[in-house]
Amino acid sequence: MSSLRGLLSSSLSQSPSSSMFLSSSPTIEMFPLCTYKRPTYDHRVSRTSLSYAQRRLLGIPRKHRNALWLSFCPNQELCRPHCSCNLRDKNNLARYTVVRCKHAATGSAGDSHSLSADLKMESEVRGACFYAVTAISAIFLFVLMLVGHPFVLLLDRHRRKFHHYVAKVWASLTVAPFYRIKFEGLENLPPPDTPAVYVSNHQSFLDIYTLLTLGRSFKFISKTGIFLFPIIGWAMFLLGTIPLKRMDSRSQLVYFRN
Ligand SMILES: CCCCCCCCCCCCCCCC(=O)OC[C@@H](O)COP(=O)(O)O
Repeated sequence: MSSLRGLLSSSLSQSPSSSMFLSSSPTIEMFPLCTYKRPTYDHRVSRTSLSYAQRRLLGIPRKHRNALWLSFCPNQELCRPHCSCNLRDKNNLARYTVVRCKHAATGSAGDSHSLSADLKMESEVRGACFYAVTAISAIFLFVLMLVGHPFVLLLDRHRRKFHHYVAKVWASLTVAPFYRIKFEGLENLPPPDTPAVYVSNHQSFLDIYTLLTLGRSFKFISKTGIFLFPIIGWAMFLLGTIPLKRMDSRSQLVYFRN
């Protein structure tokens, strides 16, 4: 899995299903938060020319499988760990992307075939390890959450800082062996107690880990299906995540009231 660089910048959320965090106060500020994990190729690639391994390497989420094309700006210094590229989707929206990718020096237009077999294997192994680490750590930490839950309900029913701390540990443990998160613009965040709405572009599920490492006691808004995931869904319930039935306008009203 490629590295990820978290951006706290003025980019706009592109996806209607972005993760959002809502405060109950009438004075609300909004903070767009973008996370990307896009490695780099210095040539234009069409969707049809991308192998499975390349799509995994590029970190293209399922929802962008209909993207017409991806344009990666030529970068003269591919060996540098930081590269930039633009991602355009079918609506022709350009997205500024910054990545830190150890594969940056390996990609070229000519060797995509030999590259793809190696990368497929590597990305499969890395993916399996990632899920193993995140699942095993979640099991142990969920038990901790469960034990602490009565105290959380008694002492800190709304913010649930203890649960958020456990979730932060979980996210940090999961992420640490696989990629480094670099935050930019943290100084633009309001103080932790200031009511705010955080808007993430939700380019992939990795933004959840990134957001949790912020250490803020926010509430995710999530589609209800995710609550059915074992351990993670239960932990979301303990965290006080707000469920949203996306096609149900009444459910949307309920979460705005909350
Ligand atoms: C015990 C370890 C601690 C575990 C803490 C887990 C915290 C997990 C927080 C999960 C927050 C989930 C937010 C999901 C937001 C959401 O709802 O995204 C929908 C997208 O996917 C798009 O779905 P789709 O359009 O159906 O592909």
